[in-house]
Amino acid sequence: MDRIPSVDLKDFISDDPIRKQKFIDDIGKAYEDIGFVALKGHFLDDTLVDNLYDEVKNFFNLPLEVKESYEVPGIGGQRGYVSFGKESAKGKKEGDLKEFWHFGQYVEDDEARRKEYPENVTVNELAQFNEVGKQTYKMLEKTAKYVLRALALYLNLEETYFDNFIHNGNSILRPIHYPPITEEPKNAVRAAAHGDINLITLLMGAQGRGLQVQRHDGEWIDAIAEPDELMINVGDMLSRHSNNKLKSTIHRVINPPRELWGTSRYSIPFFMHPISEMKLDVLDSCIDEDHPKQFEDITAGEFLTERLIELGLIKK
Ligand SMILES: O=C(O)CCC(=O)C(=O)O
Ligand SMILES: [Fe+2]
Repeated sequence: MDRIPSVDLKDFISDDPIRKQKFIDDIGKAYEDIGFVALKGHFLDDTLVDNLYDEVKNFFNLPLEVKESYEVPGIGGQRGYVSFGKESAKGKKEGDLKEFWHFGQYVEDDEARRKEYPENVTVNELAQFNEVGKQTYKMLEKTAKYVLRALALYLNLEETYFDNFIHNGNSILRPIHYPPITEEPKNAVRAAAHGDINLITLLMGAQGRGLQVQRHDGEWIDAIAEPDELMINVGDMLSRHSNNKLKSTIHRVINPPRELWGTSRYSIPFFMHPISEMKLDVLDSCIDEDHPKQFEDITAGEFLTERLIELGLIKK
């Protein structure tokens, strides 16, 4: 496979069982192989996407001291602003060449769950930023719910298997700014090679060059989406749960060639996380003689904490 396969969520949502099954087979096969698909037919409309990019650019254009006033100590960067160079990929000491913002879950029907999560941070300088972030969060969460329904069927589970685990889940919307590069970065890159932590990631902004995905044979291929597509990949939580039937593929964001150092990159991943109590224990349906259980039992909450320590975002 030398390019990322494309699927259309409208096929899954249609009342036509043949189209629905084709979507399930196509996305399942893509995830068994390269771990990524480009997806059309999602729930984001163009106006929302345009507004979000405008607001995100406005935010990163604010003076550094204003942005830093939205950095919240003690929560591992889970809400608000995380400044340039702070996050490094697992096992790498150089920080990535990026700054980012985190919008978290909007819990409206469960007081205990609301208290479990850090509160979302409100940017006072930008009237629309907070609301546009919330709307995008909801639309990406809805898109992810249908993708997980298709994957549940692919794994021979009930279609709604994931629904209760993702309702009020610990998902995060992360607008990222990779600023212009001003000096030779030595060993640092925009985003060093990594696997995502969560169940699945829905990425806005993969339309230009930069994102690369590593195939099984070690080759890196460009992952470029059409303007109306989201890039959607499997994270480590779903890989563990499925005994690595669905692959969490290593990916990275390379630095642009020197003549393009002056340009920023903006991308906006939505990391779909379940509630912290979800057991990621390998599903029985994914174990047989040829596929012995590969991962220890662990909950989503325990796994997330382990990984945030490895990323340098929380201290032991
Ligand atoms: O910026 C991108 O295109 C990808 C970012 C990414 O892989 C991540 O934040 O996990
Ligand atoms: Fe990633």
